[in-house]
Amino acid sequence: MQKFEKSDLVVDFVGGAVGHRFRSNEGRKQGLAKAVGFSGNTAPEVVDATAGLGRDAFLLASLGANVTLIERSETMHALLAEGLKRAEAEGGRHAETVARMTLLHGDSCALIPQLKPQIILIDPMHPPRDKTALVKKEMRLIREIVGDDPDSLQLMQVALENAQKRVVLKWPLRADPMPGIRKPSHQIIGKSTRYDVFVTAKATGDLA
Ligand SMILES: C[S@@+](CC[C@H](N)C(=O)[O-])C[C@H]1O[C@@H](n2cnc3c(N)ncnc32)[C@H](O)[C@@H]1O
Repeated sequence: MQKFEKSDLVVDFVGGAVGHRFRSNEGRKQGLAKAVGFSGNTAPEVVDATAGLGRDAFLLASLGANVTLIERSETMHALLAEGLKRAEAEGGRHAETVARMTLLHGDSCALIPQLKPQIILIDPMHPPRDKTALVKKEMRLIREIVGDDPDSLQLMQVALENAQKRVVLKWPLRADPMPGIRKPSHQIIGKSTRYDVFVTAKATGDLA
């Protein structure tokens, strides 16, 4: 197997795909934003329990959400911290976005019960598709670092017990539902990804 070089993987919130999305102001119409639920001028409080490269978290923070990112891999956490520093140094809207992001190092299963979040986003390493499917180099590199997230069912269970409003599970469009958990309240369907939304609050009037 190809050996991972740290320099192969960069968290870049300024250039690349994230920077493009940021500049193009695609905003709240995106599937992720709909799944998390923005309403009026209230900023959702989100815990991104599987921070990874921080792309989802950065998008949500750029739309006004306050996002706590949790990452357990030391390598990924270090890459994220560097990426956030660079975005902060960029100033302007980038720095404003970073100011709404808090990065934690640790296991979300242990941290979520202490944080009692409103909304939890979970995007575990997805089961590999068939062998011929082209998997992006970036995803292969992340898998080399973090492995397969075999405990994602446990993470979902902890999230469902502790989220005050909703849990959003990002999942491959055509994959079977994650076994062992209840049916989602609804789904937001994207091009290659879907968001399974589990509403946990009794009073849901304040979220879209
Ligand atoms: C597919 S990546 C997430 C990508 C991310 N949504 C993004 O936008 O870049 C999954 C990440 O979640 C992390 N992770 C998985 N389970 C975790 C847990 N229980 N606690 C903290 N981090 C976890 C993995 O180490 C990996 O970096």
